Amino acid sequence: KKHKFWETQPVGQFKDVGDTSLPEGPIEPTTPLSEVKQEPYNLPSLYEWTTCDIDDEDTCTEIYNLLTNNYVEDDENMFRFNYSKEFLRWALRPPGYFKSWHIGVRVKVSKKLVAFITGVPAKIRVRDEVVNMAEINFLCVHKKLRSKRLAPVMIKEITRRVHLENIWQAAYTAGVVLPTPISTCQYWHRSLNPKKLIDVGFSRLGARMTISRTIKLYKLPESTVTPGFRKMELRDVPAVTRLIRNYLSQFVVAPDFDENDVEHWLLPTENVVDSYLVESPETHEVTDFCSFYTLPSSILGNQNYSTLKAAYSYYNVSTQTPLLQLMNDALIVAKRKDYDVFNALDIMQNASFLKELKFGPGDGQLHYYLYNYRIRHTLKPSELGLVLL
Ligand SMILES: COc1cccc(CC(=N)NC(=O)c2cccnc2OC2CCNCC2)c1
Repeated sequence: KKHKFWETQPVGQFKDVGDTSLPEGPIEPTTPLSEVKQEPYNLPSLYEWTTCDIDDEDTCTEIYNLLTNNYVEDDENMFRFNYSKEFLRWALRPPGYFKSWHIGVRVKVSKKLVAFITGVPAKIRVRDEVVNMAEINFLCVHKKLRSKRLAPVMIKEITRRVHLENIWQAAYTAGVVLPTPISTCQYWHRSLNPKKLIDVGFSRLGARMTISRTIKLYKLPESTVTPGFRKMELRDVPAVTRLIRNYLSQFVVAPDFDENDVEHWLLPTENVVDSYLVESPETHEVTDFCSFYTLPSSILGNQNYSTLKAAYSYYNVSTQTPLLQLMNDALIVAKRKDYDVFNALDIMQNASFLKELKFGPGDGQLHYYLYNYRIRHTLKPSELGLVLL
């Protein structure tokens, strides 16, 4: 039976879609902390739970190696996400994070790390309600342990540990359809290094196109065009917080960032997240913002290249500079920093620039989910203001 596990969980069920009598909001009431299961769920006897200390170099390396060899691949199994160690330390240690939400599974005898799942706390606004949630990510089971039903018990265990911190909702994404997406987004790619992308099979040469014609098609200027366009600095945190809070207020689901969140998530970190802003040369006001995160992919089985250097559109705000021009400057910066491709979802106002900036549609979809929170109607991607890593 499909979704045997998810039909037991407080998530929107397919049978309930369209039933407008069901109220928007939590599906199950919160439980008194005394009633939350105090002890961990049982794993199959060969395995044991471990709480991963991401600050410990060796543990971080074990997590990096597990994900590098066993995490998400594209539909044609040509690429696999290759999150860096510094990216993982950034992604898993936001303000207020819990080490207990960095959960591993080890083989009892060998102590080999064979599975992983994480949560980080986030304040997410759904319409007018700001809800304390866990953002769940990096669910990974070693290729050799698939179909042992480890994922359901890992999901129940992280749910239990999230409940122990008095948090009752969660947000997550997946490339597969589960009960029930709050929104389904398309991903788009903008070639920056078309020759490499064609060589590794990420892109195909267009009909009646030559390589040199394709290189010319995607060519970008050496320097950005917007006056006052510069890297974000620590001193910009208050202004960027005001700018992004105001911008995100237009979406149905979006993070409720405060200055600490902005400092963690949006201040540039080498090889992890890049962020730029436009400071008006006249008024010195911060009027626009753009950012992308760095998520390389391993290239599986290519003689000439082993890694695809990819930038992923993160949060972008335009109030004075046209979004089209702002994002073109982001492409220019990414090309100058030797990225091969710039990826984006059709969420927020991204659809307004994708085609014009020569993004092509990807061959897959990304589904967004909320745990224990019902949304009355499936959201359009343009109503989503949340980017998960
Ligand atoms: C190019 O290498 C890949 C390696 C693994 C999977 C995919 C396809 C894919 N599944 N892409 C996305 O999910 C995606 C495409 C555009 C923007 N963000 C994305 O996913 C983000 C957000 C969810 N967690 C993974 C990273 C591509």
